[in-house]
Amino acid sequence: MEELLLEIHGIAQGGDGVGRLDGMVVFVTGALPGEVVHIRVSERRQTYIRGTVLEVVTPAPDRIAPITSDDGHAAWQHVAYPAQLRLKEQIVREQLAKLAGLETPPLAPIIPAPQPWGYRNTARLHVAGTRIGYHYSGSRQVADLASDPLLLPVLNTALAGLREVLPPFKQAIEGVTLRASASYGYAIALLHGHANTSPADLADLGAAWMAHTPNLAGVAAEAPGYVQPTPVHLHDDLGGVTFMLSPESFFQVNTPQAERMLDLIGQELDLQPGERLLDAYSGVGSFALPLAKGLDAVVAVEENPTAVADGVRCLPFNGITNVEFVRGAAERVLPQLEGQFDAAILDPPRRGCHPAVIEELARLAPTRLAYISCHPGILARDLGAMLRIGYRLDLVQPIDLFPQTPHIECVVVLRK
Ligand SMILES: C[S@@+](CC[C@H](N)C(=O)[O-])C[C@H]1O[C@@H](n2cnc3c(N)ncnc32)[C@H](O)[C@@H]1O
Repeated sequence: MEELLLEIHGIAQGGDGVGRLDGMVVFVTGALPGEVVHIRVSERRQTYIRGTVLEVVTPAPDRIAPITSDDGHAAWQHVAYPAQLRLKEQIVREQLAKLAGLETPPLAPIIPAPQPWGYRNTARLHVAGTRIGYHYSGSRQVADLASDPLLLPVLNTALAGLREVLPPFKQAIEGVTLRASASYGYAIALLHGHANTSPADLADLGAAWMAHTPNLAGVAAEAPGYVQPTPVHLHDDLGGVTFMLSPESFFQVNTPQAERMLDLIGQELDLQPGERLLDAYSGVGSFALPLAKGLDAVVAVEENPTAVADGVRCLPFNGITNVEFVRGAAERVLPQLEGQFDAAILDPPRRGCHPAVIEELARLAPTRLAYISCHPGILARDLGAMLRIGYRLDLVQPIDLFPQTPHIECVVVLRK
């Protein structure tokens, strides 16, 4: 394997350090700007090289000692928190300049997380025999993880409980999803069985785990032939609304920061009594439901049937009567929507908005748009399209939802 000594001068979208060798860009996982590193080359292409750090020869002043597994799930744990924030702002600024031609965007300083550790309310862990943890990055091997300091403490209690009861059932599951309620302090779980796991084993493992672990309120399972005897749900609050979530529905992983994001969206959209709001890619309605008060109507468009069912279920017990969920892909549903909207929220998955969704905005005519993005490069692409149909970019607000990782969330506000 080829090895190199390299000076790192930049940071790439995705969190790798960037250096240069004979005019070629070199992306180095685990390296920071200002460092000299000894690397192993893992991939060599015509235009770029990729590598990983073997030794940090000259460390950056922002480098600190990692505290959890090096499997990659906390890929920036070696970066002091203030420097993580600085690097995230830098990535957003560079991506907007490079991909959307925006040299002086209205970029606000990133909103830091109040808890840089112990914030995650959900985790999807893999199980291999008695090993429980995340996959090593770029591999299918499970990194055994006794506890994860990124998670809310109640999830680490649940994880410890699973370790205790798993041995007799170690062939039964390939993974587990853990979810915690930040508001009510309890957890639920979803066991992912193998194709040939007997339903009885899944039921027995769930029962043993719950008997062993305080604050584990329910264990669901999925495997061919398994029928869930009683539905398992998790209550959590956001923006004054109580949600009742199925284990597989999307919900923002950092509840306190989601609350701030929601406040920001509400403030920027400045919704007035009697207006109509469109929430595309709505999930369970994390934004649509808290913002619905006083509006004429809210239309929430979401593809995932479980998320829609969760959203619809919690309308009556929150006394909400003006939100309609429409199930389906946004690119197919939006062309069928009638009437116009005063404001719209777009919170697509990582791949961004389908071009048809942006085209439809011209007809649906919302005067204020909040676009929530978890990928600055894709954000830059979609922004270009929105500027072309007549919107003006008023705010790019990064908000740190994922401390200790290079993931970057931004709320972008556009107006006609
Ligand atoms: C980033 S999540 C945002 C969910 C929600 N806004 C929230 O904050 O909880 C993206 C959501 O888009 C949904 N989704 C993915 N592709 C979609 C599509 N083509 N049309 C509609 N919804 C889609 C996913 O199921 C997921 O719930």
